[in-house]
Amino acid sequence: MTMKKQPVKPEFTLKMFEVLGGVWLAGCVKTAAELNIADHLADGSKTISSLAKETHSNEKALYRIMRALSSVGIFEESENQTFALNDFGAALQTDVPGTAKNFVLTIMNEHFPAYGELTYGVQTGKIPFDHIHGLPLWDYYKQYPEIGENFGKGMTGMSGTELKGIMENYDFSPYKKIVDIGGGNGVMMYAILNVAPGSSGIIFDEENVIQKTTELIPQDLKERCSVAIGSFFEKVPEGADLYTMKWIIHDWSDDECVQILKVCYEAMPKGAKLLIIDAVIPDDSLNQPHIAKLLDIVMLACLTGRERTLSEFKVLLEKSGLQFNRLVQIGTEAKSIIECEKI
Ligand SMILES: C[S@@+](CC[C@H](N)C(=O)[O-])C[C@H]1O[C@@H](n2cnc3c(N)ncnc32)[C@H](O)[C@@H]1O
Repeated sequence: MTMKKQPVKPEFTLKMFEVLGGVWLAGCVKTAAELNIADHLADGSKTISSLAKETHSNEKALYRIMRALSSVGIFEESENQTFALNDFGAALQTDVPGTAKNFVLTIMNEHFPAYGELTYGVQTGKIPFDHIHGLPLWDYYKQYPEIGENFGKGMTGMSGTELKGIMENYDFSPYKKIVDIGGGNGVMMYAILNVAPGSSGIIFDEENVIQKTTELIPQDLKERCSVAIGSFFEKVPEGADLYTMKWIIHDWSDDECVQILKVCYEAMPKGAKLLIIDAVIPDDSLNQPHIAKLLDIVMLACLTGRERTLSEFKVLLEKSGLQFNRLVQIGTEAKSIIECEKI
């Protein structure tokens, strides 16, 4: 069969270059993160030769990486191949609140090969990450604790982009007992307890994660914040008046989500609320860019999950017996709060 062809317009061939540029730049960002370039620049601008010496790198090769990054505003180049830290580059510093460094390393290390195998996922309906690594993501993090710990730090860093919006747009103060399901290293719970001094909280996650979380609870919150270990497919702490789940539901298939939500339903007293904090794809966004449509590719490559529209979330709630109350916007495309209730 001969297929009809449409003429190619060169400007669109060039536009493909821009798309691929995302991959090349992401490679440069990974190198900058691995070489701790932002930390090296934190105490002042440096020539490429000093930077190369400090990072044990080849000066000419490092210059090309730094020039590419500065061309899009990550770091700033001045005369004599000198580089300075700017706000964009500062997001790659090590161990500072809100850093993107650990998330960059997650996406560019263990996740990255899965993006090259999306066709495998599309044609088999299976998960590229599992195919490449031989085990599912959450088991992988248990098997390689250091990589798992970096993932946890990555989540904590990315949380910095949304916690202010969550705290400003949702009133946590009426709740006495709050459980954060899949709460990771606990950064959202600490933010909640800081704005709701009358509340106590439990961070619930799997054992490998909670071991680290236990060390991270701030001294001034220790009396009001505890941890609990378990799987949300089996049981979650009972009797709280508020349950939260940030970046949990999008990790799982519809059937798995219904199972998790039913477990929550069982643990919730009547009148208790559950907040699903996830990206919501707008129903009317045909052909429009939205961060959730890209995050969805992370789910396709690495997990059974997917990003959803509000109507799709409502189907999950209905199947689990929970009532949808309202959608709360928090000022970023990457997350909204879906408030639901056990009636
Ligand atoms: C994408 S991370 C989100 C972490 C945190 N809520 C946040 O927003 O930064 C998903 C979390 O779910 C946890 N998790 C995965 N499977 C779980 C299970 N079966 N039971 C409890 N937690 C689980 C992971 O350990 C991880 O901390």
